[in-house]
Amino acid sequence: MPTLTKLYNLKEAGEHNTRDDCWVVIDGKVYDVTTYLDEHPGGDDVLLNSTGRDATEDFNDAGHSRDAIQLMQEFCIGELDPTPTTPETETLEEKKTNFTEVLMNMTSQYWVVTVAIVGVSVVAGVLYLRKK
Ligand code: HEM
Repeated sequence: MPTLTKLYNLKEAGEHNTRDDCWVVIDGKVYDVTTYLDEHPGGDDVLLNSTGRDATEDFNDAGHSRDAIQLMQEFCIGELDPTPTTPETETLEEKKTNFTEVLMNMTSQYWVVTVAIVGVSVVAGVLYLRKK
C-alpha cells in the first residue's frame, strides 16, 4: 500500500523558524525539531539558524553519529517538495500564443510604417506635380 508522504516546499518549511515552531530540512526531508531544541547537544541556536534553507551540508559538517541519524527519524514530518515554487511553467501552447501575439504586433507596426511611407510619397508626388 502506498504511504502518504506530506510534501513541503522550502518556503513553507522556512516559515517555521521560531523557538515554539522550528523545522529544518536535511537531505530532502523535513524535520520538526521544536521539542528537541533544548536537548540538542549542538545547541538550539544552530537548529534555529538552520531554518529556511537546506541544512544538509551543515548537518553533515557537524559529523553527526549514527545514533543522531537514527534519532532524527523521530522528528521527520514529511519531505521536501521537488517542484519549483516559481511559476516558471509556461506551456508550449502559451509560448505559441505569445509568439503569434508578437508577430501580430510587429505586422501591425509595419503596416503603420508602410502606410506612412505611401502617404508621404503621395503627398510629395502631388506637391511636385502642382509645382510643374
Ligand atoms: C533532526 C535534526 C538533528 C538531530 C536529531 C541532531 C542530533 C544531534 C546529536 C545526537 C548530537 C550529538 C553528537 C552525535 O551523536 O552526533 C548532535 C551534535 C551536533 N549537532 Fe545536531 N542534530 C540535528 C540537526 C542539526 C543541524 C541542522 C545542525 C546544524 C549545523 C546540527 C549541528 C550540530 C553540532 C554542531 C553538533 C556538535 C556538538 C558538539 O559536539 O559540541 N545538528 N546533534
